Amino acid sequence: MDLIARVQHHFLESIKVKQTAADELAPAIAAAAELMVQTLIADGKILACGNGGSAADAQHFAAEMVGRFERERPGLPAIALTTDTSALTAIANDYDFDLVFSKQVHALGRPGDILIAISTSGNSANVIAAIHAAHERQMRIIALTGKGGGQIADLLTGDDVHICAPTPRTARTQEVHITAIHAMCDAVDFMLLGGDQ
Ligand SMILES: O=C(CO)[C@@H](O)[C@H](O)[C@H](O)[C@H](O)COP(=O)(O)O
Ligand SMILES: [Zn+2]
Repeated sequence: MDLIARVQHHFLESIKVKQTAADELAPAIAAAAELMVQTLIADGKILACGNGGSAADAQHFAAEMVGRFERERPGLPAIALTTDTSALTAIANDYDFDLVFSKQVHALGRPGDILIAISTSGNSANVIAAIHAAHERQMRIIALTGKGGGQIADLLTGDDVHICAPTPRTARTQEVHITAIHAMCDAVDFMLLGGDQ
Protein backbone atom coordinates (compact mmCIF):
# COMPACT_ATOMS: atom_id res chain seq x y z
CA MET A 1 0.00 0.00 0.00
CA ASP A 2 1.46 3.41 -0.90
CA LEU A 3 1.22 6.35 1.47
CA ILE A 4 -1.84 7.89 -0.16
CA ALA A 5 -3.71 4.58 -0.09
CA ARG A 6 -2.68 4.13 3.54
CA VAL A 7 -4.15 7.49 4.46
CA GLN A 8 -7.33 6.71 2.52
CA HIS A 9 -7.57 3.36 4.29
CA HIS A 10 -7.77 5.15 7.67
CA PHE A 11 -10.74 7.20 6.50
CA LEU A 12 -12.51 4.21 4.93
CA GLU A 13 -12.00 2.04 8.00
CA SER A 14 -13.20 4.89 10.25
CA ILE A 15 -16.35 5.31 8.11
CA LYS A 16 -17.12 1.56 8.34
CA VAL A 17 -16.65 1.41 12.10
CA LYS A 18 -18.72 4.55 12.57
CA GLN A 19 -21.53 3.13 10.41
CA THR A 20 -21.68 0.04 12.64
CA ALA A 21 -21.50 2.29 15.72
CA ALA A 22 -24.41 4.42 14.44
CA ASP A 23 -26.47 1.25 13.99
CA GLU A 24 -25.53 -0.36 17.31
CA LEU A 25 -24.76 2.42 19.78
CA ALA A 26 -27.39 5.13 19.19
CA PRO A 27 -29.74 3.84 21.96
CA ALA A 28 -26.92 3.73 24.54
CA ILE A 29 -25.67 7.19 23.55
CA ALA A 30 -29.22 8.61 23.83
CA ALA A 31 -29.63 6.89 27.23
CA ALA A 32 -26.34 8.43 28.40
CA ALA A 33 -27.52 11.91 27.38
CA GLU A 34 -30.84 11.38 29.18
CA LEU A 35 -28.97 10.32 32.31
CA MET A 36 -26.83 13.48 32.07
CA VAL A 37 -29.87 15.75 31.80
CA GLN A 38 -31.55 13.99 34.74
CA THR A 39 -28.38 14.53 36.79
CA LEU A 40 -27.92 18.17 35.76
CA ILE A 41 -31.55 19.05 36.49
CA ALA A 42 -31.11 17.53 39.98
CA ASP A 43 -28.09 19.82 40.54
CA GLY A 44 -25.58 17.00 40.02
CA LYS A 45 -22.32 17.19 38.14
CA ILE A 46 -20.29 15.08 35.74
CA LEU A 47 -16.71 13.93 36.33
CA ALA A 48 -14.66 12.45 33.45
CA CYS A 49 -11.42 10.49 33.32
CA GLY A 50 -9.17 8.46 31.00
CA ASN A 51 -5.54 8.04 29.94
CA GLY A 52 -3.66 9.40 26.92
CA GLY A 53 -6.07 10.09 24.06
CA SER A 54 -8.94 9.36 26.44
CA ALA A 55 -7.63 12.03 28.86
CA ALA A 56 -7.91 14.44 25.93
CA ASP A 57 -11.49 13.22 25.34
CA ALA A 58 -12.37 13.76 29.02
CA GLN A 59 -11.06 17.34 28.80
CA HIS A 60 -12.72 17.94 25.44
CA PHE A 61 -16.06 16.85 26.90
CA ALA A 62 -15.70 18.98 30.06
CA ALA A 63 -14.80 22.04 27.98
CA GLU A 64 -17.93 21.61 25.86
CA MET A 65 -20.09 21.35 28.97
CA VAL A 66 -18.53 24.21 30.96
CA GLY A 67 -18.04 26.49 27.95
CA ARG A 68 -20.49 25.52 25.23
CA PHE A 69 -21.01 22.99 22.43
CA GLU A 70 -22.69 24.48 19.35
CA ARG A 71 -25.40 26.61 20.94
CA GLU A 72 -25.39 29.40 23.49
CA ARG A 73 -26.43 28.28 26.95
CA PRO A 74 -25.28 28.67 30.57
CA GLY A 75 -22.25 26.54 31.44
CA LEU A 76 -22.94 23.05 32.78
CA PRO A 77 -20.97 21.48 35.67
CA ALA A 78 -18.37 18.99 34.42
CA ILE A 79 -14.81 18.36 35.60
CA ALA A 80 -12.05 16.43 33.83
CA LEU A 81 -10.02 14.57 36.48
CA THR A 82 -6.97 14.69 34.18
CA THR A 83 -6.07 18.36 34.45
CA ASP A 84 -4.95 19.14 38.01
CA THR A 85 -1.25 18.30 37.76
CA SER A 86 -0.66 19.02 41.44
CA ALA A 87 -3.33 16.54 42.52
CA LEU A 88 -2.27 14.00 39.87
CA THR A 89 1.43 14.11 40.76
CA ALA A 90 0.85 14.13 44.51
CA ILE A 91 -1.49 11.13 44.39
CA ALA A 92 0.78 9.20 41.97
CA ASN A 93 3.90 10.09 43.97
CA ASP A 94 2.54 9.57 47.48
CA TYR A 95 0.15 6.67 46.82
CA ASP A 96 -0.04 4.97 43.44
CA PHE A 97 -0.75 5.96 39.84
CA ASP A 98 -3.71 3.57 39.93
CA LEU A 99 -5.38 5.94 42.43
CA VAL A 100 -5.03 9.23 40.51
CA PHE A 101 -8.71 9.28 39.51
CA SER A 102 -10.34 7.32 42.34
CA LYS A 103 -9.05 9.67 45.06
CA GLN A 104 -10.49 12.62 43.14
CA VAL A 105 -13.81 10.78 42.71
CA HIS A 106 -13.95 10.16 46.48
CA ALA A 107 -13.16 13.83 47.15
CA LEU A 108 -15.42 15.45 44.56
CA GLY A 109 -18.17 12.93 43.80
CA ARG A 110 -21.59 13.11 45.43
CA PRO A 111 -24.54 10.69 45.23
CA GLY A 112 -26.34 11.17 41.92
CA ASP A 113 -23.31 12.58 40.11
CA ILE A 114 -22.01 10.86 36.96
CA LEU A 115 -18.56 9.50 36.16
CA ILE A 116 -17.66 9.28 32.48
CA ALA A 117 -15.00 6.53 32.40
CA ILE A 118 -13.09 6.35 29.12
CA SER A 119 -10.80 3.43 28.26
CA THR A 120 -10.28 1.94 24.80
CA SER A 121 -9.15 -1.41 26.28
CA GLY A 122 -11.54 -1.33 29.21
CA ASN A 123 -8.61 -2.45 31.34
CA SER A 124 -6.81 0.65 32.68
CA ALA A 125 -6.36 0.14 36.43
CA ASN A 126 -6.86 3.80 37.35
CA VAL A 127 -10.13 4.01 35.38
CA ILE A 128 -11.32 0.75 36.98
CA ALA A 129 -10.48 2.14 40.46
CA ALA A 130 -12.43 5.31 39.58
CA ILE A 131 -15.48 3.20 38.69
CA HIS A 132 -15.28 1.39 42.05
CA ALA A 133 -14.97 4.75 43.85
CA ALA A 134 -17.94 6.17 41.93
CA HIS A 135 -20.12 3.18 42.83
CA GLU A 136 -19.08 3.62 46.47
CA ARG A 137 -20.19 7.25 46.15
CA GLN A 138 -23.55 6.15 44.69
CA MET A 139 -22.73 7.71 41.35
CA ARG A 140 -23.78 6.37 37.94
CA ILE A 141 -21.21 5.47 35.29
CA ILE A 142 -21.18 6.22 31.59
CA ALA A 143 -18.38 3.98 30.27
CA LEU A 144 -16.83 4.56 26.86
CA THR A 145 -14.81 1.48 25.90
CA GLY A 146 -13.74 -0.72 22.97
CA LYS A 147 -12.49 -4.27 22.43
CA GLY A 148 -15.61 -5.77 24.02
CA GLY A 149 -15.31 -3.55 27.10
CA GLY A 150 -12.51 -5.47 28.88
CA GLN A 151 -12.77 -5.69 32.67
CA ILE A 152 -14.92 -2.55 32.79
CA ALA A 153 -17.80 -4.40 31.08
CA ASP A 154 -18.08 -6.71 34.10
CA LEU A 155 -18.07 -3.86 36.66
CA LEU A 156 -21.07 -1.97 35.32
CA THR A 157 -24.53 -2.32 36.84
CA GLY A 158 -27.96 -1.98 35.24
CA ASP A 159 -28.00 1.68 36.35
CA ASP A 160 -24.88 2.46 34.29
CA VAL A 161 -24.54 3.02 30.54
CA HIS A 162 -21.96 1.19 28.41
CA ILE A 163 -20.92 2.63 25.04
CA CYS A 164 -18.54 0.05 23.55
CA ALA A 165 -16.98 0.90 20.16
CA PRO A 166 -17.37 -2.05 17.76
CA THR A 167 -13.69 -2.40 16.82
CA PRO A 168 -10.51 -3.98 18.23
CA ARG A 169 -8.37 -1.04 17.10
CA THR A 170 -7.48 1.75 19.58
CA ALA A 171 -7.46 4.60 17.04
CA ARG A 172 -10.86 3.63 15.60
CA THR A 173 -12.25 3.28 19.14
CA GLN A 174 -11.11 6.81 19.97
CA GLU A 175 -12.74 8.10 16.79
CA VAL A 176 -16.05 6.51 17.80
CA HIS A 177 -15.67 7.91 21.34
CA ILE A 178 -15.27 11.53 20.24
CA THR A 179 -18.27 11.21 17.91
CA ALA A 180 -20.30 9.71 20.76
CA ILE A 181 -19.21 12.59 23.02
CA HIS A 182 -20.31 15.18 20.46
CA ALA A 183 -23.61 13.35 19.96
CA MET A 184 -24.18 13.38 23.75
CA CYS A 185 -23.42 17.12 23.97
CA ASP A 186 -25.86 17.76 21.12
CA ALA A 187 -28.55 15.60 22.75
CA VAL A 188 -28.11 17.35 26.12
CA ASP A 189 -28.52 20.77 24.46
CA PHE A 190 -31.52 19.51 22.49
CA MET A 191 -33.21 18.27 25.66
CA LEU A 192 -32.37 21.39 27.69
CA LEU A 193 -32.97 24.02 25.03
CA GLY A 194 -35.37 22.32 22.61
CA GLY A 195 -35.46 23.09 18.90
CA ASP A 196 -34.02 21.33 15.88
CA GLN A 197 -30.71 23.10 15.50
O1 LIG B 1 -4.05 7.83 22.00
C1 LIG B 1 -3.45 6.80 22.19
C2 LIG B 1 -3.40 5.74 21.18
O2 LIG B 1 -4.16 6.15 20.02
C3 LIG B 1 -2.71 6.53 23.49
O3 LIG B 1 -2.28 7.77 24.05
C4 LIG B 1 -3.63 5.81 24.49
O4 LIG B 1 -4.69 6.66 24.83
C5 LIG B 1 -2.81 5.41 25.73
O5 LIG B 1 -1.93 4.37 25.36
C6 LIG B 1 -3.67 4.94 26.90
O6 LIG B 1 -2.85 4.74 28.03
C7 LIG B 1 -4.48 3.66 26.62
O7 LIG B 1 -5.33 3.39 27.74
P1 LIG B 1 -6.76 2.73 27.56
O8 LIG B 1 -7.50 3.48 26.48
O9 LIG B 1 -6.57 1.29 27.20
O10 LIG B 1 -7.44 2.89 28.90
ZN1 LIG C 1 -4.80 8.23 19.63
